[in-house]
Amino acid sequence: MTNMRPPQKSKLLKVVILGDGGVGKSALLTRFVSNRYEENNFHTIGVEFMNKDIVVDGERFTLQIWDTAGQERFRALRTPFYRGSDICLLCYALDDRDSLKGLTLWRNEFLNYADVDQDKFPFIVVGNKNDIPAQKRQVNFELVQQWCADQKIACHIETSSKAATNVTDAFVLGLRQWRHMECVAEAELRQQGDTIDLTRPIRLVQRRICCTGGGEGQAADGGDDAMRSPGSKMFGQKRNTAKAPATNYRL
Ligand SMILES: Nc1nc2c(ncn2[C@@H]2O[C@H](COP(=O)(O)OP(=O)(O)OP(=O)(O)O)[C@@H](O)[C@H]2O)c(=O)[nH]1
Repeated sequence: MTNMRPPQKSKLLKVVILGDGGVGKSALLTRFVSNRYEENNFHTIGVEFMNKDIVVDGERFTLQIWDTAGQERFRALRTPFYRGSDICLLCYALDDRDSLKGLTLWRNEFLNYADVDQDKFPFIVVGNKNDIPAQKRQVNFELVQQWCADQKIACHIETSSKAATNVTDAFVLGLRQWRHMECVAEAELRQQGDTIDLTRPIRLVQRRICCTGGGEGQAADGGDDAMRSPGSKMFGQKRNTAKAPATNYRL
């Protein structure tokens, strides 16, 4: 006999990384999971995923992170994997103006295939390659802030997979935003006097079958749409200096 508490269960969440080809999605994932960086990556074909365990605010999570192909020709290969996602990282590169323009399309593609409520889903906007020299920068931080505000996206962060800047923070931001939305949803349910009917598991089981690769993440945390809620509160914080790693969110 022992008085030790059983170890806390880890919550499984599915994270999808989207963005134009070459913005550094694979580099971001490799840096986060293995703390490695490769200068010459091959284009991703379809999707790849890796798991990463992380403790945030005392809570254990296993992130199942899906790296998708940014090239248009792989569209049909990647879209079936959006369902069942808990968090979505929308990536652009700071030296590629067009990759920022592409974010609207990426967001729409995700919303179409993931079948989630746009105001109740944690999107994180990630500007990668912030190690580049100032003269190569094509995307202004404030411009992205405005785009995020227009889309009601609360979180924006600049990262560098090469220099290992803010990479873990981007995922932590996603987790915190997910948690925030869960809390708001729970509060809303309590206010409405809703109760969870434990005699009706059938709908959840049906959803799990629909999910491709990673539906468990939703099942494990009771990821019913009804459990999500608007996260429209903006965390507007401007960068202090031009050089500082940027985020609009205090970690
Ligand atoms: N300077 C800089 N270059 C980066 C960074 N991250 C990635 N790169 C470069 O960008 C190239 C493309 O990165 P990938 O991670 O393959 O891009 P991707 O978005 O996964 O591309 P697809 O697989 O085609 O969708 C890499 O080969 C690196 O040379 C970064 O943080 N800084």
